[in-house]
This record gives sequence, C-alpha cells and structure tokens, in this order.
Amino acid sequence: MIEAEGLTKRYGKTVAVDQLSFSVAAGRVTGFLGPNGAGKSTTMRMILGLDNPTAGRVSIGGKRYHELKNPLRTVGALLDAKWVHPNRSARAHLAWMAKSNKIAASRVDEVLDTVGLTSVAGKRAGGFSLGMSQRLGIAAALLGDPEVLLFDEPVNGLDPEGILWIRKFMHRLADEGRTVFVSSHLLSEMALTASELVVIGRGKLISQSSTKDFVARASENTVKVRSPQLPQLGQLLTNASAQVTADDDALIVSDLDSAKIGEIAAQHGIVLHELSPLQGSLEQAFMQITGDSVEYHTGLETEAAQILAPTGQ
Ligand SMILES: Nc1ncnc2c1ncn2[C@@H]1O[C@H](COP(=O)(O)OP(=O)(O)OP(=O)(O)O)[C@@H](O)[C@H]1O
Repeated sequence: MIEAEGLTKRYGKTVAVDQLSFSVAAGRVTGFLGPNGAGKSTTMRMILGLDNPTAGRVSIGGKRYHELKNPLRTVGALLDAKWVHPNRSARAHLAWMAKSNKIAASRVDEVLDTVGLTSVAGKRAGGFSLGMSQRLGIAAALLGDPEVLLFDEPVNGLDPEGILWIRKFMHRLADEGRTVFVSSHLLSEMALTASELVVIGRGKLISQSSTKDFVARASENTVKVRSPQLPQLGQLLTNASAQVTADDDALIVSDLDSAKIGEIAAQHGIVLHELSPLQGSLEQAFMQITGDSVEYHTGLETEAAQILAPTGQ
C-alpha cells in the first residue's frame, strides 16, 4: 500500500507536484497516468526517497522510505532500465546488487529465470536490447522479493512483443498480491494494463478511480446508428437537437441516447439496422476530464502518436 498526502515538490518556481493525495492498493495494477512533465517521475522519486517533498508526505505500508528497515525487500523499482554497468553481465550486475543489499545470492538465478534472461545471463548488459534491459531492470526490482513495485514508463520504446510481456508480467505480480504502481503517458496501454488509475496533470490530481469508471464518467455519450433511410433519420435527429456526423454507412449521434433515437425512428416508421451506444476511449475520457490542460494524439503505440503537451514552463 502506497499513500500520498498533500505531496508537493517545488524546483525553484516550478511546482512539479502539487498537493497530491492518492493511495495505491495491493493485489492490482494501478496506473499512474499523465502527460509528459505532469510530475510522475518526481512523485515516484519521492516515494523511493530519492527526492524530498517540499510539503506533504508519502508512505509505503505506513512508513516513509527512509524509515524502512529493509528497503529492497519492501519496495522494488524500475526507473531507468539503462542504469547498469555496460561491461557487467546481467548475472554480475544482479549479484553485485544482491551482495550490497544483503540479499541471498540464490535470488539472482531465481529472478533471472522469472524474467526469462537465464540464457543470456552471462552476456554483457551493455549489449542488451531495450526489451532485455527492461527485463534486467525488472529482475533487479524483484531481487528482494518486495511487496511493492514501482515502474516508471516501463513500455517506452518497446516493440509490441515487449509491451505484451510487460503487461502480462504486471498482471502476474498483482495476482501474487503485490502492490504494482506503473506510470505511463500511454492511455491505450494503461487501459489494458491497469484496473485502477491515478490521473495527474500539471502536478495535480485529476482523478483516482477504477479504469472502467474513469472512462464511463468522462466518455462521450455517442451512439452509432445504421438504417436504409439514413438521410431522413439524420434530419429527424438533428431536428431533435442531436449532434449528427456521417461515418461511412452509419451516423454517429451525440446528445441523444439510444432509447430516444429508437423512439424517434419508430415514430416515423424508419427501419434500424444498428443502434449501438459507443463507449468512449480512455483518450477521450482524459481529454474531457482535463479539458485544455493536455493534448493527446491517440491510436498508434509509437513515439509520434504519444502525448504532445509538456507543462512547458
Ligand atoms: N530536478 C529538477 N529540477 C528542475 N525541474 C525539474 C526537475 N525534475 C523535474 N522537473 C520539472 O518538474 C516537472 C515534472 O517533471 P516529471 O519528470 O516529474 O514529469 P513526468 O510526468 O515524469 O514527465 P516525463 O514522462 O516527461 O518524465 C517538469 O516540469 C520538469 O521539468
């Protein structure tokens, strides 16, 4: 369990994190969502005691990081996958970490196996692909068998196979009862990975809720309608003050629910071939909730299709 209360971090005039309060429960994946520069990394660093809050506090199982007796056995983190000595082998890197944290050497081969790196354990980590480096970073986070795991943008730059592996791995960790807190600016990815979302923008909390509720609360209320009498139906719906747009052989209708659309069609003897409410995407939900504070490009899982609006001080 992670709990933040009024967590605030200022760097000079920049307020990176602003009165942030949220909680992260065990046994599920909680997504930490926000555009670039929203304050996710700063928050994660404060959780891990790498940065001190200007105000407020954040605790893990009721204790601040510095109060933890065995930090690596309580919380593991992947902040920067490339943080390894390039000439060390994966095994040597983990063995060094285990030794310096008084963790049994036998854990090294266990975690290598868990993340599927056993066959390349003797190779130099500097030659690893990003996906392999991420796995090594996750192995390091798991060394102390911690109850709480933090991952900062773990799928950034990964290919689809790597993304899928990370997603499944997070689910597995949560199913084992661990607290899994994962930051991302990729809404589409978080929709598939996290069951709970802590959403921030410009350092402030925008919402904390289940992923399902977040979408339901904010998604546009639109309905897809198909009919052999589309122009006539479109006119009737417009007359009823609905917003109507054409979409191939269908109409996308907003500001009027499916029951009302069905009634209007029936009153005028119009045949319907389809009448389906559309659930908004997480991207739409984010845009609606955050208003103009961010701008999203959606769809592709590529750098080009990701968030565009840093806070820009
Ligand atoms: N050490 C620092 N000194 C000054 N400003 C900082 C520092 N670290 C972060 N900031 C600023 O604080 C704000 C939040 O940054 P942070 O990296 O936490 O955001 P983020 O949500 O993790 O974004 P990204 O995904 O781009 O890392 C940004 O405006 C950033 O420029």
